[in-house]
Amino acid sequence: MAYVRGLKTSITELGGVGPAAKAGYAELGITTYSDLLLLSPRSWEDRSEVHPLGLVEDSQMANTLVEVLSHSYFGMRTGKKRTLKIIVRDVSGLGDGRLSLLCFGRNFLEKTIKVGRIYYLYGSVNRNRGELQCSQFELYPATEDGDFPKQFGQILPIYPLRGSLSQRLIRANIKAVLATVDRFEQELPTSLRERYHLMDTDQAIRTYHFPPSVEILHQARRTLALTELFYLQLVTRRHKSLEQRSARTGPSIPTKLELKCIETLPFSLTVDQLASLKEIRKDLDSDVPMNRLLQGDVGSGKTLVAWISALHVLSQGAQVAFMAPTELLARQHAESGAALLEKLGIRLAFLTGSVKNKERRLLLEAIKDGEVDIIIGTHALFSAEVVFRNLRYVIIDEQHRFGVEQRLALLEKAQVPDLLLMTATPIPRTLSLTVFGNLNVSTLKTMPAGRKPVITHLVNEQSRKRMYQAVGVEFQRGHQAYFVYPRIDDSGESDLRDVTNMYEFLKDEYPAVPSALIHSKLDEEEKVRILKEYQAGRLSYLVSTSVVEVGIDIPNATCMVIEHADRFGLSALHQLRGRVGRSELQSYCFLVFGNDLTDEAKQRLKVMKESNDGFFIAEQDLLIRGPGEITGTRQSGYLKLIYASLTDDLPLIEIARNEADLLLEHDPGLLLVEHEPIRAVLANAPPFEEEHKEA
Ligand SMILES: Nc1ncnc2c1ncn2[C@@H]1O[C@H](COP(=O)(O)OP(=O)(O)OP(=O)(O)O)[C@@H](O)[C@H]1O
Repeated sequence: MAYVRGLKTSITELGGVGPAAKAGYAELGITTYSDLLLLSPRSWEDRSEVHPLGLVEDSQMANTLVEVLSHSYFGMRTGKKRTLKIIVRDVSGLGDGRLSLLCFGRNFLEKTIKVGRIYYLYGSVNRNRGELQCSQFELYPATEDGDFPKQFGQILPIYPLRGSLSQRLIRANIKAVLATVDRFEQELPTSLRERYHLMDTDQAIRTYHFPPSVEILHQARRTLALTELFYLQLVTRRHKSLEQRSARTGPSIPTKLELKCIETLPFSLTVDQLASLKEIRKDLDSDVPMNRLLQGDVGSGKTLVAWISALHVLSQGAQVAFMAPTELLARQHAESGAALLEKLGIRLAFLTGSVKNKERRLLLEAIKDGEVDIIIGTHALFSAEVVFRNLRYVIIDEQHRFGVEQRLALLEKAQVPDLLLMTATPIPRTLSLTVFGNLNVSTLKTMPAGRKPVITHLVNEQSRKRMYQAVGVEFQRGHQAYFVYPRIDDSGESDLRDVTNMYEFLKDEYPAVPSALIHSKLDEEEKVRILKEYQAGRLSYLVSTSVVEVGIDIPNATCMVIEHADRFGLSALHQLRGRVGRSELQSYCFLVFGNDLTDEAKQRLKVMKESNDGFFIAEQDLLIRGPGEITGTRQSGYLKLIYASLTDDLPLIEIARNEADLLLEHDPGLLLVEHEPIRAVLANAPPFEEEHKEA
């Protein structure tokens, strides 16, 4: 008996796996037998049954028995370029359709494919001017006893390939691995299997790779997907249920500092800001470390919530670390934090890579001696040289931009840190149920009072002039704008507009209107200087790449112009648009696009025009692009779903969640005898490890 994930033998033990194949497998992340078993086919080729040609529709795969009728040549008459055409006839017994096999570059087949013989044919068929044709095909001679050749009569898995790997080798290797195991351990409780008509683990893993029928393949995938989701839920819910039981109950009261800070604000907090603060406060007061996600649309006031919440622990003499994904943002946070908190006597420090030498040394000493209350910075906060005196609370802005490992490095600096993750990319429901299953979530849905939804215009070349005029009117009103382009300069490869040229162009369009150019190649100090000028209102517009995408908060900016908007993803567009509409002023977003739009780009622009709701946009993004891109999980390795799909499997996710809840309700510690197999899976080869082991 073995666990699917428990086979640690190296793949180099398998026949045919030399250095080249090993390298190919390594690119797929495969080094052990288990890794190989967990390689999911991209698709399957159904060669299980022979179909008559008459039933094969245009652009479908044909899997049929044919007799070769004749050879001929077509194409240019002069030169050697003529191409062999083999005419075949269906002999599957159910029709006599004819088909032309076009042998591009394979004229040698004239010798091997004999007229009058019977072959099994597998290939993709097209209809061209009434003639059925096939140019990509495989032919195998029918055996005399009428048996299928070995490539037929089955459903074949098609794996992703890298380097020298071939389908043949991968299939053989997986078969060999399966043959080393008599039986795989059962991973799902019997009751659950029976309730949802699932297979046992052994059968599921074997038939998933080599299914005898499409129905069985479907059942195997469902079984493995539910297993995967069930364990993911179990691991994440388990934390939660243990936490909940020991969490302190009763209201938590805001401290004097918090109240004082709220009093100084020139506006009132939104209902959601107040509710989130209450939730965070309660977590901070409990004995269990906080693990909370604060999600809210762009400009909904998350940062302010984070600052006020920091005051809750400061009054207990602890330190707070506030991390941002870029130096620019860290600096902006440091400034907004200082403006809000220094007057309350809070000591803030700003630490990034660009703080050097003596200044850095002094700062590090102050942090170590507890002379600083809140430290704001980028990933420089993780480095080993930073020693905190009493780090109690960690706030991470735009958490998905940090890798899991980086996050853990910081968490290690505090013994039991409270953690608040902020995200402006709202997490769709499927993701919040899975990836973030162990996080408590606070959501800011209400926008600060008086905010008007940004009006979005789609702009083509004909309406460009009018757009410039509209932005000009905003300048006259004393408002500011961003012009965003996808490229820094014109390197001659394409006809995309770029910031460098457009900066010059816009100077002519708006003579005497002060502006600046900003992009990632400028050094950090220069960027900061420009942003300060803009913030102070001395510049009317910035010509920028998407460096302004996240977090920049300039309430007086009312126009966002995005050129080649079709090139940006939905969440990037939403983030960029979120840089305006941050005050009571009416704001505008202009999405400029060219002529050749793909269907997907059209769909994205339509979503942007019709909606200002980040939650809706994130859902749409998930549908259009798939989940990894959105959460950054593809890069961070946070979530590796093999069988389940976050776009299609919501019903399975819900089953898994309910089942895991039910189980943990009865038996939070998984101590009952009947849950022993689950404990064993978790101990021996967990599909999802506890989060702290994940890095
Ligand atoms: N309740 C409120 N009423 C009015 N203005 C507010 C309120 N809360 C925050 N603001 C202001 O709105 C702007 C956006 O707030 P904040 O930067 O906290 O939002 P955010 O959610 O972090 O934004 P983003 O995700 O886009 O960076 C700031 O200028 C802030 O001072």
